Amino acid sequence: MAQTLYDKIWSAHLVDEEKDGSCLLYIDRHIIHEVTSAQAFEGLKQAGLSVWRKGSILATPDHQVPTTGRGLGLEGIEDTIAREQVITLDQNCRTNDIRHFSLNDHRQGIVHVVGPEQGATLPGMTVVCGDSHTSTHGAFAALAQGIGTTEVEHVLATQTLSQKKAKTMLVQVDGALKPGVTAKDLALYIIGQIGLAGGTGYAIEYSGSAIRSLSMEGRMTLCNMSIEAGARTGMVAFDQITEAYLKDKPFSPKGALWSKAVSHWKTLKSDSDSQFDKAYFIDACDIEPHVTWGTKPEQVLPISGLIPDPENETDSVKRADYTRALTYMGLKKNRSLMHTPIDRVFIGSCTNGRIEDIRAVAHFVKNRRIAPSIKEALVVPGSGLVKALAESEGLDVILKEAGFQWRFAGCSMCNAMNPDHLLPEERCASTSNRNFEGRQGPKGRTHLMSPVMAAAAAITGKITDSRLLEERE
Ligand SMILES: CC(C)[C@H](C(=O)O)[C@@H](O)C(=O)O
Ligand code: SF4
Repeated sequence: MAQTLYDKIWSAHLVDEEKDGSCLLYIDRHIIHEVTSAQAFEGLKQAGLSVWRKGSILATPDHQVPTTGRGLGLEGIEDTIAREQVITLDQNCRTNDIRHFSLNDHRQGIVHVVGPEQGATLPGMTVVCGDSHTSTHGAFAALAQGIGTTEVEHVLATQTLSQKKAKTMLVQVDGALKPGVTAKDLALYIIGQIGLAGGTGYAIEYSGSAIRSLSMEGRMTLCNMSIEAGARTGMVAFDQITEAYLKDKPFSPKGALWSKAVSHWKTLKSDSDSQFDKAYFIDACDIEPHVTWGTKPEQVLPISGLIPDPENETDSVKRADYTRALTYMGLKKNRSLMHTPIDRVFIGSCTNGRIEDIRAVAHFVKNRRIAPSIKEALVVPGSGLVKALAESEGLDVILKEAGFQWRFAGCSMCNAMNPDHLLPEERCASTSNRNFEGRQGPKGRTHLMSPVMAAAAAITGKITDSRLLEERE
């Protein structure tokens, strides 16, 4: 029978299946960070159990680390709880002999940037992490899922995950993205189409010519945001772009093993006649730069669009939701988002903190200055390696000359679990993935957008269509 990519990876990892559909899935790669692992290790200890397969685990602190003052080491983490969590991760890794890129390791960074850049995420793998954006790793034709702390403990102890099989959804995007339109715009557009809950219970596979022409960074951005459409995971079939990215990565197989792996990886695509439970077909040329106006990623607009009028919504829950979002965001219905003044700019996160994102921003802001009205504009590389590569290309200099702050790797202002945050009612142009109330700081207002759109907001001090500034040479 024809199988989807999801079916293939699922059946290759199935350990057990009960009559009610409950399954036990073998896990190949387990990535951990400081926030969701401490209790899991504690639970393991209480139960007198040990870590089952240490070599499958990779750890790094990301959420609570400061993006400045790294010279101070752990002492530089001012918040005591945050410091405690990072120290606990350190200790748990040492006690259990787990590979750990600690605070001052040059490879430290956001779990979803570090895993792929190390080649720790490989095609065909089942990958888990106690973090919702684990779907990012699906860009490598892997089955990558975010799990809760109890499941982290279960995986540590048994190397398996208990769950039922998801339904499959195909999102096929054909054609070419227009200049100035990026994978982030595609992700926001898709979420706008599917809705926040549209993907609930599904594993999404992205396919089509527009997806095939995306870089691995772009595919990761897209898979990263699958969770914001409610999906359990997002994935892209293996191809030459995946192969080229993984070649010679530290954890990638080498020599004869590499060739063997590549010939297996080539089978990691959906069979041509496979059936999906649901399918969306999208034309890439229809997509414009997108910006969120509300407090959910699905509350998004093409830059030429108008903020919706809640009164036009027939669904009363949606009507109330829209009204609340407009009040929270300090916006008016039926207006354009263009020219909305911005206070802070955040470029980074596991969605858009990769080298390609930083290159795009540096290219855009070269020989320009951020608007004087901008209080702070941060560029936070997703990992120490991204930071070093960007510096070797001189991108940090360009960014600093333009008035940006160049920081150390971490989640930073994406969810404000560290010193980087918005003040109440401050408005932020952000390349992250969630615009929930208070996400970037209490009462903070987040507009999600692509790195070039955030760069354009920094330069003009307002939400702007980056394409209007692009033609300058
Ligand atoms: C802290 C962590 C559990 C959380 C998540 O799982 O998503 C965070 O990464 C986020 O993006 O809000
Ligand atoms: S960068 Fe943001 S979304 Fe990604 S793992 Fe960190 S907090 Fe979560």
